[in-house]
This record gives sequence, structure tokens and C-alpha cells, in this order.
Amino acid sequence: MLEISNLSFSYGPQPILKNINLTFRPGKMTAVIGPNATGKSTLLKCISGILRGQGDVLLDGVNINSLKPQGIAKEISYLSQEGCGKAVLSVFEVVLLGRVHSLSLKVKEAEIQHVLKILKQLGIEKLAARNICELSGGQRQMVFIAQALVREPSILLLDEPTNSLDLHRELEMLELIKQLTISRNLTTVVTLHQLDMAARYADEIVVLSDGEVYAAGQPTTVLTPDMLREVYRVNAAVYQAGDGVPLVMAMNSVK
Ligand SMILES: Nc1ncnc2c1ncn2[C@@H]1O[C@H](COP(=O)(O)OP(=O)(O)OP(=O)(O)O)[C@@H](O)[C@H]1O
Repeated sequence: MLEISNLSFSYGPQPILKNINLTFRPGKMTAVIGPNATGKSTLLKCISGILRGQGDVLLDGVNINSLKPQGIAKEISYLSQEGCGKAVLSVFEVVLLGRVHSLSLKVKEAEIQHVLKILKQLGIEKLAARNICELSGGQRQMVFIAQALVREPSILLLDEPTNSLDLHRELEMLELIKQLTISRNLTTVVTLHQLDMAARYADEIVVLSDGEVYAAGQPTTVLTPDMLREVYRVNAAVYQAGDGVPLVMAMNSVK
């Protein structure tokens, strides 16, 4: 279980995260939503140990800041929004780097098979020998997701994982993340801007507003016209799909 207790963080004088308290459970996928610049990425960075705030991030009761970097890397996979820079690496090598905590100079056959399996699972095995920087934005995104998954973490943190993906790939990706969350009992936290996708795939939704938790709970209780007006400043109706999943129909921005 992942617990965040009284977490606050600031880059400078302005507080970005303000006294956040949340619990994320194994086998469940949580979507963190909210307008731009409300602190979603910062929250994931604090959970992953990249940033240190005030308060506690507890993994099964252990403060992650007390773990060594290898210990954190073994438990937590974090997919950031940042790109690959200018690295001259093949797709295979990029994904293999996801196993860095268990690699030695001579790469074992089992590690190679691990990488091949995840490439196949994501349908990107044909890209294995390509240079990462020569791929399209969507292909690159798939590779970094493969890198996050190949680590076999217990906590999976994905910052806008469906960025740059077409609609088919987007659905495929969220279905895979959901399926892995259940089958591997992962504690999965994703930031998303697509509210209908959050409603369909997340077990719980956390709404961040100006660095604070505005609401947290099941999609049907969190996605309301009031929340959309107050947090997103849009007038919207919320319908129900045939299977009961909320559907957000935004109508206009609130002036
Ligand atoms: N490295 C940094 N140094 C200073 N300020 C930063 C830094 N990174 C982010 N911020 C600021 O912190 C605030 C929250 O940023 P963050 O990236 O967490 O928001 P977000 O909710 O993920 O936004 P988006 O939906 O646009 O990706 C913003 O005001 C941003 O400008």
C-alpha cells in the first residue's frame, strides 16, 4: 500500500503541493486529474523520490526517502513527460535500461527475453533495432512505457502515458495498464487529461486543484458538473454510458 501523508512541496516561495493525504491500493489504478500546472507531475515526482517534499510517502509503511536509490528503482517505475534528449540508443537498449537494477556487464538471456516479451506485448517488437530518436512521438511513448513496465515494479507511476498516441493505441495502452495492474497486483497512478478515459479505466480519481486534493473517489462520485465548473472552469453535463461509466460533455468555458 502506498500512503501519502501531509505532503507539501515548493520549488520556490510559492507552495505547489499543499498538505496532500492520499492512499493508493495494490491492484487498483488511480487517475490524477486537474487543470494545467496544478501539481500533478510534481506529485508523481515526489512519490517516485525524484523530489523531496515535507511530509511522508510510505510504501508498505516504509518512508521511501529512507530507501537507497536501487531500492526505490526496484519498487517504483516512473514514466515522466520528458523526452529522450539526444541519446543514440536502440529501442531494445532503451527498454533494457529499465532493468538496470538487475543488470551486470554480461546481460543474461533471461533479461533479453524479458525485454523481447514486453516489446511483443506492446506490439513494438519490429522497432527493436531502430534508434529511439528516429521514432515518431507515439512510437517513442510506447518505448518508454515498455521501459517502465519491464522493470516489474510494485508501484507504476505514469505521467500522461497516452500523450501522442492515436485513439486505438490510447485505448490499447489503457487496457494493458489496467490488465497489468490487476494481474501483477500493481499500485498504478496515472495522470490524465482525458476525463472520459479516466472515468472508463480508473478505479479511483483524484482531482488536484491548485496543489490541493479537491476530491478523491470513484469516477461516478468525483466527475460532477459542479467539480467541472469549480476546478476546470467549464460548464459541462455528465451523462452515463450504457455500462454506467460517466461521460463528460463540455459545453463552454466559464468566463
Ligand atoms: N523544475 C521546476 N522549477 C520551478 N517550477 C516548476 C518546476 N516544475 C514545475 N514547476 C511549476 O510547478 C507548478 C506545477 O507544475 P506541474 O508540472 O506539477 O503541473 P501539472 O499539473 O503536471 O501540469 P500539466 O497538466 O500542464 O502537465 C507549475 O506552476 C510549474 O510551472
